[in-house]
Amino acid sequence: MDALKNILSPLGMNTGAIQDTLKLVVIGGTVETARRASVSAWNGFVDSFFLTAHFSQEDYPYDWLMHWLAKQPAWGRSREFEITTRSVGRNGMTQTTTGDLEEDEQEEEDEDALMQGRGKRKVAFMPSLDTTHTIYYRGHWLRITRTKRYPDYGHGAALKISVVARNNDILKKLVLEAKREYEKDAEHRVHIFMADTTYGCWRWNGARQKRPMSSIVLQPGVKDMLLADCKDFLCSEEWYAERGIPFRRGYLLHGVPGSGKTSLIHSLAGELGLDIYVVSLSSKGMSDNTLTTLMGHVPTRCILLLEDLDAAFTRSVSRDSSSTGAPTSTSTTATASTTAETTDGSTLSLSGLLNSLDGVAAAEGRLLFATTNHIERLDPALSRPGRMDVWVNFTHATKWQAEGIFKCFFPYKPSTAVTTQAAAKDTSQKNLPGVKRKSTHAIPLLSEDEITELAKRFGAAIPEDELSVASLQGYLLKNKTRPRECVDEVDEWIIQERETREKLKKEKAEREAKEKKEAEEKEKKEKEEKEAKEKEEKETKEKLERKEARAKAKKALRDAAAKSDSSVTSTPTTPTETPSAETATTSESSSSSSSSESETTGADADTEESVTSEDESDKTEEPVVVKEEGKKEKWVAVKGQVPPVPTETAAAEP
Ligand SMILES: Nc1ncnc2c1ncn2[C@@H]1O[C@H](COP(=O)(O)OP(=O)(O)OP(=O)(O)O)[C@@H](O)[C@H]1O
Repeated sequence: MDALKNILSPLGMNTGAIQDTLKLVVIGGTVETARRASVSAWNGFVDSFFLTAHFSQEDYPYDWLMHWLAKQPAWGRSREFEITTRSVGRNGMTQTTTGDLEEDEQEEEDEDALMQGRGKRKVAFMPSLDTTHTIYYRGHWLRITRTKRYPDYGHGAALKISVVARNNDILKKLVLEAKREYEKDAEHRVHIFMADTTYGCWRWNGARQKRPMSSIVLQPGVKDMLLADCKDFLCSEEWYAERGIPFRRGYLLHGVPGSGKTSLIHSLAGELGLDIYVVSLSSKGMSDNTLTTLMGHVPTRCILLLEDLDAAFTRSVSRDSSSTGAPTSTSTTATASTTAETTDGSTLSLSGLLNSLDGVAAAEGRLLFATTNHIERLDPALSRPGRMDVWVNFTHATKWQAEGIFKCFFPYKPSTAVTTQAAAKDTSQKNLPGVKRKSTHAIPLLSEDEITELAKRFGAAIPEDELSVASLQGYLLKNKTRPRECVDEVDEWIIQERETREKLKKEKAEREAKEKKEAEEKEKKEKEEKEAKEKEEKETKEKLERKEARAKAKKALRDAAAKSDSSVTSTPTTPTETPSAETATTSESSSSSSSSESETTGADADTEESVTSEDESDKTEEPVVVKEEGKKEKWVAVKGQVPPVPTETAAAEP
């Protein structure tokens, strides 16, 4: 220190202040070094003693754990969080954490919000990304970090859970517990996955509330038959394996639009506890390879849904542009090898579809459901047993269905005895959640007898197999608070429906006729334009040919003239004789040439074009003609009809 003082004193500096600064630097450096050392020691300790598990958002365990974590108080008490109203899991619900905003104070506001058309949004607190939380679980401290997986793309999250333990039992227990809780909560929902043709993978599309089977009104026995068949299939894996039959089952639901095909599949998925994987064969970029990849990644127990099968075939596997997709007399193999490339780059062949459904790479244990409005358009190879084992036809509403749907629609006051009986009978609803339903409409609660009576009247008024169930549902929805008036006014509505249908039909016919006419006119115009173009081309061609012929004739004449000229020069004639003879010959040939020209070309010969070309040909052929000065002069004299000067010159030359 004294040495430092000695150094600084001659400079006249305050040694006290410098000393203090140095002390601070030394202390700060020591603290920072210590901090870094401790962090790296901690990381080393974590790496050597902690067990770490990683969970990616693309996979189910991530959802199970997020769902489990959402219920942990420590997770909810996070000091750094984001507030979200988005659904964060495949269970389709915003996961409520223990630190969420209480909804109670909003109860009254919610009513208003609903009246104004705003949906009720739940607000959740989510621990923010890249922060670590410590949670105590079964005698262990878990260190949990949520990170972004693809920060550059702004999506995809991952979870990292570390724990000090001798083996990974604790992590297994945690995952299993999270799975159990998740499945318990997701029991009332059906998960939907959509095919992503760009990446050839499945994307979770949301979870829908299960639809009770009782809400689907079909002809007696249809629902039960389907449900029993599906259940039987799902528990017959060994039976199939013993007989060497591929463990797959296909259902073809065909019929008119709005008859409940999709609704039934949704309902069955809920009843069987399966997820739905939807493929739209006509989607952009769909190809044989993509479809095979997708089919290979379908889980063993699920419903695979191919919607509007006929539409896909009309577009992608059509044999020609005007094809309806209906099977033709051509053999299946011939058809199957056909591949059509559509404008949006979709290349899908029938053989590609068949292979993906039951080829070696196809998944087993799935229930395949296909829907179509035009069964007659399907290729027999696609709908044969083995691919489509069960066919169900959906028709327009019958009187029985109309009665059933009316009963489904309007609530009634059940007698106690009947309630118990009905509850025992309707097993399809036993798994439904006890949803807290708030009555926002003034729906009159009629007695069961009255509703039955009204339903009978409603059913009797509905014409058999004329209106779709969807249209009946639309009418009932419009009158959901007026069951009595709904029945009273049904006849009027049917008349209106028929009128509307007639009007639409007429409009459609008119539109089609107009389109047809326009197409015909367009075709005619195109034909005329094509003919005119062809005529023009023909004329141009002829003109060119004539021109060529003319040029040839001229050349021939000149050649002949040159020949005769050379023969003339080789003969011992006097110079005065030669030019005059030559002049005579050339003049003769020139005049004969021009006369023949005017004969052949007629009016064309006088056109500027022909003149120009004549000049050009003259120019180009000039060197051939005039090999000697004397001859050139002779030629010019003939061509320009210039009298005797050149001849004289030529004569004077020798
Ligand atoms: N049989 C039915 N029972 C109950 N509701 C039905 C029935 N048929 C249709 N609906 C109702 O009509 C609407 C349309 O039904 P859905 O989409 O299932 O028909 P779809 O046959 O699949 O029609 P599309 O062939 O046009 O796809 C749904 O809201 C559904 O509730």
